[in-house]
Amino acid sequence: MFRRSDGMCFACSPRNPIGLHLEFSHEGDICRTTFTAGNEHQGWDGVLHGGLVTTLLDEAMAQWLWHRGVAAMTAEMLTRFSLPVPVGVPVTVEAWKEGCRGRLWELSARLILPGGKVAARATAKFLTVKENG
Ligand SMILES: CCCCCCCCCCCCCC(=O)SCCNC(=O)CCNC(=O)[C@H](O)C(C)(C)COP(=O)(O)OP(=O)(O)OC[C@H]1O[C@@H](n2cnc3c(N)ncnc32)[C@H](O)[C@@H]1OP(=O)(O)O
Repeated sequence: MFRRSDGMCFACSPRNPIGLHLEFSHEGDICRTTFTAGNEHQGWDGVLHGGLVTTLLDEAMAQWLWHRGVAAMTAEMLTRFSLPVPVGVPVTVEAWKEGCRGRLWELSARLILPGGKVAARATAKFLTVKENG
């Protein structure tokens, strides 16, 4: 059920023709990616669709776990959209761990605009479904 071997993740696979093709780096406790939205990612004119803002935040948190050998699914997520995210500008997404109890992981993430303002924040709970190693 949780097989990922076809490598077609909408957020991170380089092979998904309609995917976001995100690449992640890890520095200390932070998982980070950058993304520049195109016109095809809009909701309101010129503004990144909120569902895709949530996707960016969700994926960064999932990748924080994946990088540490944990295959976990998002069980709950709360997103605060503070500012519109314009298309055509590179934004940074960062995720980090808040805590862990057994299979339950709590993480946070934020999306940062050029110039440093935080446009969106999320907190989420993930449940380990299997080890990825
Ligand atoms: C190719 C290379 C790729 C690389 C990378 C990939 C990275 C990955 C990218 C992925 C993409 C990005 C990520 C995505 O988009 S993941 C996709 C979106 N998420 C889903 O589809 C998840 C759907 N849900 C489920 O499948 C199940 O509900 C899961 C698996 C989550 C749990 O079902 P399971 O049957 O396993 O567990 P359980 O229900 O017995 O619960 C167990 C315990 O946990 C407690 N509990 C449950 N929920 C919550 C909660 N919200 N807060 C607090 N507690 C909670 C629960 O009370 C119980 O506690 P207790 O009674 O034992 O005390």
